[in-house]
Amino acid sequence: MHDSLVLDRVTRHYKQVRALDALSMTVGGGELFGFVGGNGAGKTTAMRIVLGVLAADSGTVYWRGRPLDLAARRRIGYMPEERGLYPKMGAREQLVHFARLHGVDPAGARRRADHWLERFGLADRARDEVANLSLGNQQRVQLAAALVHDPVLLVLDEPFSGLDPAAVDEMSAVLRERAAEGAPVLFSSHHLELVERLCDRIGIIKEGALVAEGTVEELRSGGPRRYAVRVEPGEAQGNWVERVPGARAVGDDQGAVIVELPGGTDDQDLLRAALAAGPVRSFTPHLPRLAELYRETVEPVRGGSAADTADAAPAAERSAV
Ligand SMILES: Nc1ncnc2c1ncn2[C@@H]1O[C@H](COP(=O)(O)OP(=O)(O)OP(=O)(O)O)[C@@H](O)[C@H]1O
Repeated sequence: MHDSLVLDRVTRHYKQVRALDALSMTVGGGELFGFVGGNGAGKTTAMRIVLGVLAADSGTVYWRGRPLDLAARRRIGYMPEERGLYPKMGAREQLVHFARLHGVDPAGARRRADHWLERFGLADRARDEVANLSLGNQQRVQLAAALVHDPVLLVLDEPFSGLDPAAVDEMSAVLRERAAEGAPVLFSSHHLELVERLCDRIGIIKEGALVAEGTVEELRSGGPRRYAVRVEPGEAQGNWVERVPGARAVGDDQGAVIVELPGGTDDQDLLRAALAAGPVRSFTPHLPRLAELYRETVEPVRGGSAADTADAAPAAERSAV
């Protein structure tokens, strides 16, 4: 793909800790790529290496088929996890500064700063010091700073953390637009519901390597066959499943038991067992949500806590993890 960002077997250690373990992934031009993984999985390290603020021990990052060099890196729009605004500088002055840093001429820098302030509804806050803005508005300025030099590639470390629903929608729309214009957009997030809704493709990283990658549909339909079966009333939910050789109850969903079937098993056997247990209210194929896939793929999370896995909550209810 012409405008792809490619990480090819990128490895990075911090002393004894292997943060990236021959990580390979591709973000195509025009693609919104959601990078998910538990705390400490290696997302920030990978993004910093793309940006060139951190060196890889081995492996290469390619952009448009060539190793990413300094000139190309200046055309990346980056939102660092630790954020990077000057708290005492006015919002507009700051944006002009970042545009200039990336080589935009003074008039162009002012024009673009005004464009993004307008776009994010911050025109009347242009002179406010960033420290005096709300968290959501600071984040808008942060995104504007990543966009102000018209980047051809976006790398955003948890751009949605701490945003209210309106800001999430606004941020999503801007990322979609950039992708529609042809830029690869790579962003990390713990908001799985949002990632599932927004992304063209998703990569799940664990212990420094991708453990799953694909479109939402590919990931959801790639696992073993599952059915959601509601039998009622009658037996204790799910006990009847044991009568089908190899079948496993793996969860429940609004009163239905989720049953996983092994390769050779006929789904009619499952239906017959359900009918024998009581009236069957529903019997439908079940595709796991990203949150389920994530739990099955990633857990237990290395060095993480229970909070890492509460990701399925609506984005609006989650702040920075
Ligand atoms: N500066 C550093 N010094 C030592 N170890 C580090 C440093 N930065 C990261 N690590 C370690 O490298 C691993 C990967 O960390 P990284 O920050 O890339 O993960 P992450 O996926 O971005 O996590 P999070 O979701 O918490 O932001 C972790 O084990 C982390 O503790």
